[in-house]
Amino acid sequence: MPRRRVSYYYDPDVGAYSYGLGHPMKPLRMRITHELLTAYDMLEKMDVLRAERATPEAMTSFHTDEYIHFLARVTPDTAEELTYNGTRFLVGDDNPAFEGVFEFCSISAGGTIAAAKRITSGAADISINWAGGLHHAKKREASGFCYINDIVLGILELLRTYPRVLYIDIDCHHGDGVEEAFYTTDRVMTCSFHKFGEYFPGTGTQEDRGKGKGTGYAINVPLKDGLNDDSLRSIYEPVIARAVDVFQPSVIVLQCGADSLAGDKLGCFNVTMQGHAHCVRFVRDMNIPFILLGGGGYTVKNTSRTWVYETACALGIENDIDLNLPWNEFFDWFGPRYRLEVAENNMEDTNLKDGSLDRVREAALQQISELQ
Ligand SMILES: CN1CC(C(=O)N[C@@H](CCCCCC(O)(O)c2ccon2)c2nc(-c3ccccc3F)c[nH]2)C1
Ligand SMILES: [Ca+2]
Ligand SMILES: [Zn+2]
Repeated sequence: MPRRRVSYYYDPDVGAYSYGLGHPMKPLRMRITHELLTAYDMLEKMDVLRAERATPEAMTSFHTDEYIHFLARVTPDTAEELTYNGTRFLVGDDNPAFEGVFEFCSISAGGTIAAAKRITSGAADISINWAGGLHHAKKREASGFCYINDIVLGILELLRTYPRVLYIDIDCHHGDGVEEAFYTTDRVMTCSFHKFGEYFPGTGTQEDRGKGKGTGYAINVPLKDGLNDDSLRSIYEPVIARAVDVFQPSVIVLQCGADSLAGDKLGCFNVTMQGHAHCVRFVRDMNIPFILLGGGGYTVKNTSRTWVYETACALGIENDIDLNLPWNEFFDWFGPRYRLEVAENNMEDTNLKDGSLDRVREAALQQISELQ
C-alpha cells in the first residue's frame, strides 16, 4: 500500500463553540476526534496545520455581501431584529445565532480553503478538514445547521487550478447547497447519496440532473431507510467508478457526513464504520488527489470513531491500528466496549424491497454514460 502525503487541518478553538442547549450539532466532536487521533499517535504521520480563518472577503466569492455582513455582526441578542423576526438569513430553530457563530464558520471555511490550496500546490495527496463539509449553506442564507458553505469555497479554489472537480457526498442528507452552486456548469460533477422521502431538505430526486451546460452533471442517488453496508457498496462503487471513468476528475472532494452511520440520532441508515470507511478507501485507491471533509454526525462517539478510522484509511494504516481504543481525555464516552467500531443494528434494509436499489443504480449509471 503506497503511503500518501496527508495534511490535516485542525483549530484547537473549534470544540468550544456550541449551537445551544438541545441542538443536535456538537462542534465538540471535532475536538474528540483530534484527541483520539493524538492518542493513536496518528498526528506524527501527517502534516498537522492550523489554517488562517476565512475572511469575510473570501466568503463573498460565493455568499452575498449582505449575508456575510449580517453573519459577521449577528449575536444572540441582536438576532431577532437583524433577521427580521427569523424571516431572513437564519430561518427556524435549525440555525441559531449562537455565540461566536461567525468565528466558527471562519474556522470551518478557512480549513477547507487551506485544504484546497494544499492540494493545488502539490504539497499533499490528501487534505483533511473534519470541521468542514457544511453542505446545506446557501448563497444568501443559512440552512440545516450550515451557515457558510466551505465546500463551495473550497471547490472554487480548486477550479482556479483544475479543469474538473468531482464532489461526492455520503452524508445521510442531500448535499443541496453544493449541487445548487454548480448546477449549471460541467466543470463540477456533484454526486450525493442520501435518504429521500419525508426527510430534510426534501430535494435530491433523480429527476434533478443539472441545467444548461450542467445538464447530467448533478447525480442524485435517493435511498430509503435501513441502507446497510452491502447495499451502499453495491451502488457506491459502480456509480463512482463510472463517474471517474467518464468525467476524469483532476481532484475529488468527499463529504463524509457520519449521520449515515447505524444508530445516528438524526440518521436513518444502518451503515457500519467499516461500510462508511469503504467509501473513503474506494476514492483513495483511485490515486487521484482528494479532500476529506466532515458534515453531519449526531451520535458523537460514533462520528469521532469513524473520522479517526477514515483518517487511518487516508494514511493507509487502517489494518495496523489497534481496535481497542487508547486512553484519551474522552475515554468514558466510548464505553462499555471501548472499541473502534460502529456495529449495525437489526433495521430492515427497505432498499432491497421491490428492486428499487437496482432501478436507482441503473438510472444513475445511464445518466453518467450519456455524458460520453
Ligand atoms: C422546518 N422544518 C424543520 C426543519 C428540519 O427538519 N430540519 C432538520 C435539519 C437537518 C440538518 C442536517 C444537517 C447535515 O447533517 O446534513 C449537515 C450538517 C453539516 O453538514 N451536514 C432537522 N432539524 C433538527 C433539529 C433542530 C433543532 C433541534 C433539534 C432537532 F432535532 C433535526 N432535523 C425543516
Ligand atoms: Ca448526501
Ligand atoms: Zn446530514
